Amino acid sequence: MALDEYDIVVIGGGPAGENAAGYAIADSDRTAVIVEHELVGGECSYWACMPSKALLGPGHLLDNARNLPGVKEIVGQSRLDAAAVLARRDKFTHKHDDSSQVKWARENKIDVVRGHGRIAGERTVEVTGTDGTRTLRARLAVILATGTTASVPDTDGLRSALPWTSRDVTNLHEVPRRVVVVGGGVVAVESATWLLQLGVDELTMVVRGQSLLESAEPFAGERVAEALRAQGARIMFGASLTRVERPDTKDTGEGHVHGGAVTSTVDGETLTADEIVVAAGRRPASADLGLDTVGLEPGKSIETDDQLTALGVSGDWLYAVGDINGRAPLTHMGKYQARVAGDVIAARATGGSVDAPRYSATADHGQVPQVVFTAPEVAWVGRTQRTAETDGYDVATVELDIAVAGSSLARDDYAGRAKLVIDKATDTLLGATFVGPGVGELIHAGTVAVVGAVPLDTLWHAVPSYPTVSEVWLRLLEAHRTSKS
Ligand SMILES: Cc1cc2nc3c(=O)[nH]c(=O)nc-3n(C[C@H](O)[C@H](O)[C@H](O)COP(=O)(O)OP(=O)(O)OC[C@H]3O[C@@H](n4cnc5c(N)ncnc54)[C@H](O)[C@@H]3O)c2cc1C
Ligand SMILES: NC(=O)c1ccc[n+]([C@@H]2O[C@H](COP(=O)([O-])OP(=O)(O)OC[C@H]3O[C@@H](n4cnc5c(N)ncnc54)[C@H](O)[C@@H]3O)[C@@H](O)[C@H]2O)c1
Repeated sequence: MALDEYDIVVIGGGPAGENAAGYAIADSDRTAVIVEHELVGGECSYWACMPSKALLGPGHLLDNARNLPGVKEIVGQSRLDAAAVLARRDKFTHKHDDSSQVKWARENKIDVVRGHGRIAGERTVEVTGTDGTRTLRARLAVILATGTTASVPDTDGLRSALPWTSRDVTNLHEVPRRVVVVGGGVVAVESATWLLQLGVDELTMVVRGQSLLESAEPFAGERVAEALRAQGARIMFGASLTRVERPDTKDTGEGHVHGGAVTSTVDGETLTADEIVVAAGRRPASADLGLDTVGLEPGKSIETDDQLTALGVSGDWLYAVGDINGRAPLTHMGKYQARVAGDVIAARATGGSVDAPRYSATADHGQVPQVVFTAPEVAWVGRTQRTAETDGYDVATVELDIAVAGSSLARDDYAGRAKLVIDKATDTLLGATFVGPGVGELIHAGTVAVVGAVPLDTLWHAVPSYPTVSEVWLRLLEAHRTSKS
């Protein structure tokens, strides 16, 4: 019979919850359970990172091939085989069958309980499943890892038109001919990219702000906008969606077109499309989590300290990892926090000290890397010039086009740009941004330099191999030397 008492109870079986459970019981006889109300693997595996990157990969390869003599003659103007791309995406999402992830959990001595979890007071979790309600007690810790859900603005007619959210656009089963995308953030630009690659004829982006990817360096959003336009997108900046109408709405299921044509009123103009995709940010999955039973506010992100312990709750028993804490809503950062939280719980369980670097999620502060898999890709780590200046740093910057032997060999039309943000006081990197084909693979060097606070004089001796795109690092350091002399 299943235990009702565990050392660790995790609510939410996404990447953060899985890793926190694994680290908290590693090399011990501690017990852990994951409570999951949908699929073990979470948003990332079935409706976010995995399907989106599976959809984008073939388009990137075709884009490279179209610009490489010797290959481009073979490829010509052929388009992607959309059915094959969708079939490969389904392989990555296992058609929403989580048995391999459940197997992983059980092999790692983590129990899985299906149902909706809610805190019911200190160290207590109530699970409502198909077979009733069950109470779990946590001897050591409860870890909240419930993530976020897509936020759909309360615009007149929008919700009743059953717009596509990130869940539909990552799990599309048919390619609509005309699409309106609402938003200018990461989900909006990535999904616009694969929709165009898969053959959408008319795509209009309705962007509230004045640029795409507002949290990146401005040139990143500019280059992505330029590329999307070159693929046929229309981008409306400073635009507001005020009304949506869809007389023939049908709940045809996830990833299918939800009925007849949809008309959107944007600044007085009417746009007609076959589907509308809302990519307007996320809200924390904490509204129905029993937070009020421990004095926290439902519906909000759960604030934590750097040990991932929830603030405002007495005793070291409640932790929050991943998107739910709002610290750095990315899979790799959620997994990092999970490793830290798991190590902290393990150390506290054995009376050990948590006064060492591994017990503190310091990278969440100004050292976060992110890759946006558009064409061109955008990759950055740490602070942009704007956030560094807002944080009070006196900065120097260097910025240049990526034009090295490696980039010209990569493809004939290679176009990219790079920027470093440097703390003048210490001559170390605060941030680095790259835009260009494949630059996602360049960013880890920047992450190491930022996290290690490597002085640029030392970085000079980190010699990039010839002929790689990484040689742009040398060009950036040369430009910095010149600007200093
Ligand atoms: C379209 C898209 C693409 C993305 N691409 C990337 C990318 O390329 N790289 C990247 O780093 N990040 C990406 N992200 C962000 C990434 O998906 C999240 O950062 C990541 O999923 C967060 O992991 P998590 O474990 O915190 O939460 P989730 O993955 O959201 O998992 C939370 C889990 O908790 C469960 N749950 C929630 N409430 C309860 C409850 N009360 N009881 C039981 N179970 C519950 C949910 O069912 C879910 O399984 C993308 C996001 C989107 C929307
Ligand atoms: N490659 C990656 O790492 C990747 C890919 C996709 C998503 N993600 C992460 O997932 C999260 C969600 O991404 P997202 O793009 O949904 O959010 P986001 O916060 O990046 O962008 C939201 C966009 O919606 C707009 N918006 C917000 N409210 C609006 C409203 N009421 N009306 C019109 N526009 C509105 C914002 O101005 C912004 O342009 C982010 O944390 C993102 O980093 C990461």
